[in-house]
Amino acid sequence: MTALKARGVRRTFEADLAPVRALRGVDLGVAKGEFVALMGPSGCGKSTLLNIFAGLDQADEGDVIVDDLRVDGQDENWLAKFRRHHVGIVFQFFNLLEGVSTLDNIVLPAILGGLRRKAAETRARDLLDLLGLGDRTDQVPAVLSGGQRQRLAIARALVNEPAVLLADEPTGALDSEGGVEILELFRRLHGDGQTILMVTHSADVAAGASRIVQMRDGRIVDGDGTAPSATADAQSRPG
Ligand SMILES: Nc1ncnc2c1ncn2[C@@H]1O[C@H](COP(=O)(O)OP(=O)(O)OP(=O)(O)O)[C@@H](O)[C@H]1O
Repeated sequence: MTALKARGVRRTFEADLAPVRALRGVDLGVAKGEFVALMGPSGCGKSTLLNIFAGLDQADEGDVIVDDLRVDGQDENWLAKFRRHHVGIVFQFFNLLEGVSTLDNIVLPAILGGLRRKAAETRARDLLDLLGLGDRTDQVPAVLSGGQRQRLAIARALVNEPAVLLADEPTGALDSEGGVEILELFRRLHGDGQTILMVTHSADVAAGASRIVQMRDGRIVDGDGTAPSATADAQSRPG
């Protein structure tokens, strides 16, 4: 089964001097349960591709399928619902809610995802325990270390049980010890069946994935595992 599929995906950004062709026909498939590292030189289009899979940006051309849903060509309402239920997104700089407790950083997206407060709190506490933050529930993110902040961001991304975890340089802002910790966590999640697509510049971090895909100049140049047609059974309703 295919968790992620891109076929002929193109994305051009308007810029002052000349348009930037960030994606020039990307074909990529990621099977359910895979842990894929996406590598390539700065500016080759890795984040753009991840953002398109996340429903944060839209392809100009091509098919984008996530969790058997057709993501390309959808409107913002659809995409907001899609992001809440089908993907978990982790960024280099965490993007946490700084003014609320670690617990509420997870409870709030769980409530947005449809859980009642009590069930959301139970789920949040379970996740914080699983990720080694069980004794930090009442603290605000500011007092946590970088590695702990990233683990909190991962807990938040997982709270609505997304089909795919999408991570853009999740170890990029951490020291090497923090990076190893996050990679170990991803390997554990992968062992439990979580599908993961992770952008990284670090060969050491990428080596922990089950497959490495290389991009260059807006195209996949190595490691493409384009899976056979997920398009055929793709539906168009999230939720
Ligand atoms: N919103 C935008 N507006 C204009 N240009 C953009 C935008 N987003 C990305 N680009 C350009 O598209 C190209 C691909 O960017 P992208 O961030 O996807 O690359 P990347 O491989 O993730 O790079 P890095 O490893 O440095 O993060 C770059 O030339 C970038 O400047």
